[in-house]
Amino acid sequence: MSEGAPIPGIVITGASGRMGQMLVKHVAASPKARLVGALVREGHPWIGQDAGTVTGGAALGIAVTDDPLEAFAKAQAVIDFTSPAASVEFAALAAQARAVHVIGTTGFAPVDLERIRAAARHAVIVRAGNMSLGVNLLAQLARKVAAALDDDWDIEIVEAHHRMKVDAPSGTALMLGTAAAAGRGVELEAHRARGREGVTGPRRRGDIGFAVVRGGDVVGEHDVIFAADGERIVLRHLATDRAIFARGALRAALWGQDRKPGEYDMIDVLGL
Ligand SMILES: NC(=O)C1=CN([C@@H]2O[C@H](COP(=O)(O)OP(=O)(O)OC[C@H]3O[C@@H](n4cnc5c(N)ncnc54)[C@H](O)[C@@H]3O)[C@@H](O)[C@H]2O)C=CC1
Ligand SMILES: O=C(O)C1=N[C@H](C(=O)O)C[C@H](O)C1
Repeated sequence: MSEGAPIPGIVITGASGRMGQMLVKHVAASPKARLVGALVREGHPWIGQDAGTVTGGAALGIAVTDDPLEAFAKAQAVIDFTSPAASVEFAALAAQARAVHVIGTTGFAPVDLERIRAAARHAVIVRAGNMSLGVNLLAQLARKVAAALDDDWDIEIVEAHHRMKVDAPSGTALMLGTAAAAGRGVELEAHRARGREGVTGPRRRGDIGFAVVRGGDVVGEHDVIFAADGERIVLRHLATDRAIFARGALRAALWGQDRKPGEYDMIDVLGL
């Protein structure tokens, strides 16, 4: 954002969710942004109540709404951690409102990603499976390590999340797999090993494997393992506080203000 520019108004979608509540507090506390809307699902009991008090803080003078059109009309940015179906719908609406759309949602099908790409022809979209500085740095490291090693080094990605997470592997795991594949100069989809069970036979050379753990309140843990004969490299990120994602998302919303329409990611935002 250029100096002297007006402070952007931000709408948080999915305001009642784990990330939504964190984002309402984070944006309301920031001197660099104004919270102008908090959106929940149709029929949610929070509709009409103050966004600050329902998320456990002081009143903010913003009534929670279930009307995205009304909310987005006031916004310069929409920060969205919801579900794939909701985010696809919001991408079109945010583009109509010419608001920067920051998408943290994960679990998209290829057809969803095409619709998001179409919306990005008209507005700025920043989408990343993980908005934290640490994970984006890890992705760059994974790419570099993969580029330095040959297929004698098997790549495996192990992720762990809380028991409520609905998609697997995590968006972050896929991001790390994509980065490692890029380092090797291959497409992830051609080399992706999707979970193993039963008599699977030996590991296919060059595959990138994924393993998933779900339980308790784990915020998010990711290992990128490079395993060869006689040695192993393990690159690890441990998230212990969802504030890291909220911080990254707000940074993306501010960064997006001066950009040309297009789809960007956190590597662009962070300049990594
Ligand atoms: N990119 C990143 O850095 C991160 C991404 N995530 C992703 O963000 C998403 C949300 O995660 P959580 O907050 O843990 O989930 P959650 O289930 O706690 O929250 C999602 C919220 O979205 C709301 N929602 C769904 N459809 C809606 C609609 N049409 N209109 C308004 N609200 C709607 C739900 O009611 C719920 O309150 C997941 O896909 C998760 O993987 C989570 C953390 C970090
Ligand atoms: O659902 C979550 O909680 C998280 N989702 C993102 C993912 O799918 O990678 C990011 C983070 O790990 C938390």
